[in-house]
Amino acid sequence: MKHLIAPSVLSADFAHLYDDVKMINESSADWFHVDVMDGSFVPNISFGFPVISSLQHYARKPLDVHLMIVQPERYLEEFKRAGAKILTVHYEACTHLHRTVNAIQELGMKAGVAINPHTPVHVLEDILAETDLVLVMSVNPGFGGQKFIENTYRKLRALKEMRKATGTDFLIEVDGGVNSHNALALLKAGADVLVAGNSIFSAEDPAEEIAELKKIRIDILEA
Ligand SMILES: O=C(CO)[C@@H](O)[C@H](O)COP(=O)(O)O
Repeated sequence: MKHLIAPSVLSADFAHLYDDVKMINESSADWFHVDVMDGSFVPNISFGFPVISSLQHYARKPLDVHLMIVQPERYLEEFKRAGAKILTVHYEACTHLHRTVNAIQELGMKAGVAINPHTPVHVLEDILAETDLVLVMSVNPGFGGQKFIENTYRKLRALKEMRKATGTDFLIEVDGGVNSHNALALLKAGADVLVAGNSIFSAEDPAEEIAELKKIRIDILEA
């Protein structure tokens, strides 16, 4: 499978959001990555339903919504209405993760489970068969532009092994500090989806940066 690129809207210019949405639409990106933060699960507040609903009207690619909020099960229907196609909740934020994953899928969305840098991948063992995507945080969630945590490579490799051993087919997404320098190694370690915020939006030509990330050839890597 060709890997996917999901620019993180958190790093966009909110005063000119439509321009950045248009840029992503016209680029070789695959998804819009949309970070929702509540100031409780993470020490930052981003945006909520009105912004995501507006995005849904202009984005021509799926909205990959990453919830960094406590008790995300309270808002699943609202995120569905706001346009989420993939809805990812944190392992650390859900008391009944299995129920929440099933509820997301029953609403017709793909369900993702995210883990923080300190959370080992083995805790996901009994949810892997149910989930469509695992998001590995490679920075502590809450802010764009942070330094990539190197231990992430080990986690990606372990997840890829677990997927093979269990015959499951979830996507592996990596999020935080991703750029054109580490993308190749991340894909090699097991990532299927690269989320990138700062490296794309601080580039002189963001669409070109997306193209750089997209054109990496996995088939050559695996040969
Ligand atoms: O979820 C988050 C941050 O909590 C990420 O999606 C960041 O927005 C990624 O930004 P960069 O690290 O690529 O700047």
